[in-house]
Amino acid sequence: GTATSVGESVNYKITGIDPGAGIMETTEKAIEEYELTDWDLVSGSGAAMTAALKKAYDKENPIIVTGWTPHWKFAKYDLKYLEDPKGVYGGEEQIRSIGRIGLAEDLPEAHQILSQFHWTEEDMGEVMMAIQEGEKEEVAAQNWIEANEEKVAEWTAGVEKVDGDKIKLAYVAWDSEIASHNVMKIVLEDMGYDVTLTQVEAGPMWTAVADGSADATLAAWLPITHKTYAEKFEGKFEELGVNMEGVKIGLVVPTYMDIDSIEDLKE
Ligand SMILES: C[SH](C)CC(=O)O
Repeated sequence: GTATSVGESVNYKITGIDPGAGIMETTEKAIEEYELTDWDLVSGSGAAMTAALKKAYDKENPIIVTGWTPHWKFAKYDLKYLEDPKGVYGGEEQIRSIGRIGLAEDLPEAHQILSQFHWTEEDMGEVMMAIQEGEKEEVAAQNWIEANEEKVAEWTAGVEKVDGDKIKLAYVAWDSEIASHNVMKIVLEDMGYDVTLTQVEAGPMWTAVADGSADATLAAWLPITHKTYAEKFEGKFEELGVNMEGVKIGLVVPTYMDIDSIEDLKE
């Protein structure tokens, strides 16, 4: 019989994540720019994407997912990014912390801690991996904090403890952001804050910071992935700082698939 094309082998489907994620908008753009007619981007969630990846990988079946770095999937599976010759996904970018207007006046100590928050792919990876291997999110975060006191001390340097001030951080259930927000929750609690983490979709996360119903988030992927949100809410949030460099998004496949570029998805 004829060799099945890559498209046929995955029913012309790219396995995506939550619909509001920037990577979903970028992938729709990629489908257009690479003229991947017949292809569909299937939305779901970060957890559903990693479950589908595991199911396919364990059977060495083909699969194409919307992926990002840092993520534990690269430690667990042999994966590769498809080359993106048209540069639709952009190059390296950053994860930044953003706060609502007024945060510096209302919660100056938290404003300073969130502005000083910075860690590496390795740091985040330790927390993500522990959670992936079954550790409770807050326990994985607590263990990392205890093993990295000097790094945490950089975040709280020069900051006085508070006495029960309330602070709400909004985030999306991406494994990377689950890790960062669980760590920051404990750091702020150790500094005397009464912390609420609210897990929402990407759109509502940006909206919450812009309308002040959330005080901050550590999950702004900029300047590329969340560009649409940053433009929509320009002037309604304050950039607090870069909390991680060298991150990226793209289409990711197991290395056992003999395609190397998004171009290869066209018949
Ligand atoms: C999925 S990446 C962590 C961020 C995004 O695509 O919005």
